[in-house]
Amino acid sequence: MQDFVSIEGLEVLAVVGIFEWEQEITQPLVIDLKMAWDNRKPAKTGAIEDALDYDAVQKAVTSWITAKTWGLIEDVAEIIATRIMAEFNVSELQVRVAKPTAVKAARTVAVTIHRKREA
Ligand SMILES: Nc1nc2c(c(=O)[nH]1)N=C([C@H](O)[C@@H](O)CO)CN2
Repeated sequence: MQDFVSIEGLEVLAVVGIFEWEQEITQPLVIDLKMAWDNRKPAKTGAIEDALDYDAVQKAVTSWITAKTWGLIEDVAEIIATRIMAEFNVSELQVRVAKPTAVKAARTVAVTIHRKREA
């Protein structure tokens, strides 16, 4: 079984949506990340440099999302996956982006993607 570092329920206020009115407001997005990482080395050394620093990841994700406006949440998920893989040296991850206020009759709506670096 593989090791992971996870972030669950990261809430970020974003300008997001395909309708004009949605570009005038902020709405919450809730992000779940499951990132493959070998946790044996940081467990042995105790060094944050050997760990996938979830605090650094959550800060980066929040800054990427708030830096621009978005249409589909699929685009948000794809950018998060691409940038985490590139900037945090993660080889494989799952990203879920939920938009809980989008559909009144539903508790939440979401997209989930899984990306793996080509060998
Ligand atoms: N698969 C998706 N469907 C829809 C999205 C989306 O981002 N991905 N967005 C909308 C609207 O912006 C909606 O959230 C407004 O209520 C509709 N469908």
